[in-house]
Amino acid sequence: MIELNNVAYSYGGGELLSEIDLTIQPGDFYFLTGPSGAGKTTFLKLCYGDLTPTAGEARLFGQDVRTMDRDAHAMTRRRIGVVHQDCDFLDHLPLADNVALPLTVSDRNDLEQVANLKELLSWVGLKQRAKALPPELSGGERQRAALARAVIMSPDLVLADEPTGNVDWEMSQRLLQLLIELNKMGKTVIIATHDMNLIRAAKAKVQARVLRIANRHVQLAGADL
Ligand SMILES: Nc1ncnc2c1ncn2[C@@H]1O[C@H](COP(=O)(O)OP(=O)(O)OP(=O)(O)O)[C@@H](O)[C@H]1O
Repeated sequence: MIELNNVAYSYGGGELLSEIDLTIQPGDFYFLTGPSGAGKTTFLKLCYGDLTPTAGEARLFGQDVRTMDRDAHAMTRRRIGVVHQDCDFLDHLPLADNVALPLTVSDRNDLEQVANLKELLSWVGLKQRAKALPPELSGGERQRAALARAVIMSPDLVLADEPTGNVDWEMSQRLLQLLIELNKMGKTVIIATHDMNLIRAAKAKVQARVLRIANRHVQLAGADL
């Protein structure tokens, strides 16, 4: 699903990430951790083809990111749902329309998809908030809406960048449960987080592996978390 072979990334200064060798298989559940500024968001961007490695090879769904044309990029991106760290929404659009934006953009606003939208809003517990505008939402509601928007196109891979930032423990458990349910439905999940308690809680429920970024390298952490 994702293959990184000796990948490095630099924004122009020295290398931020170096010598990454990693294969993510369908159905895997990973956490990605490391200090602030270590490169977690950058790593996720390499995983969804938003960034091209400055050295080495990244293959997404079998295709080399360097040689993908625009159509291949678009097809690949459709298979990946991203929950961005800042949960940006269009403030003038109701929550349901914000969640449905990926459908609107890809011209898939048919009846079946509208039914899926309702189901999805119930799944994240936001059915009653469908008409609310983004500025009226709580932090937890925003995070759940961002997750719903990321999965509305039914992606194979879900990448979540600090999906439980700015929410209390109870809400972070609820979000975690949604991500675990997605994984049980067969989706591959990668979650970037600082929250070691969240990782411990997940490990009791799902077979999760932990990647740690340290000194520019991405390494699989041991079981001693
Ligand atoms: N577009 C960019 N241009 C230049 N430098 C960047 C760019 N994006 C990120 N960086 C730098 O790369 C480093 C890693 O950033 P990144 O956001 O990947 O880290 P992170 O581990 O996700 O951090 P955090 O936990 O604080 O979100 C930081 O020093 C950041 O300032």
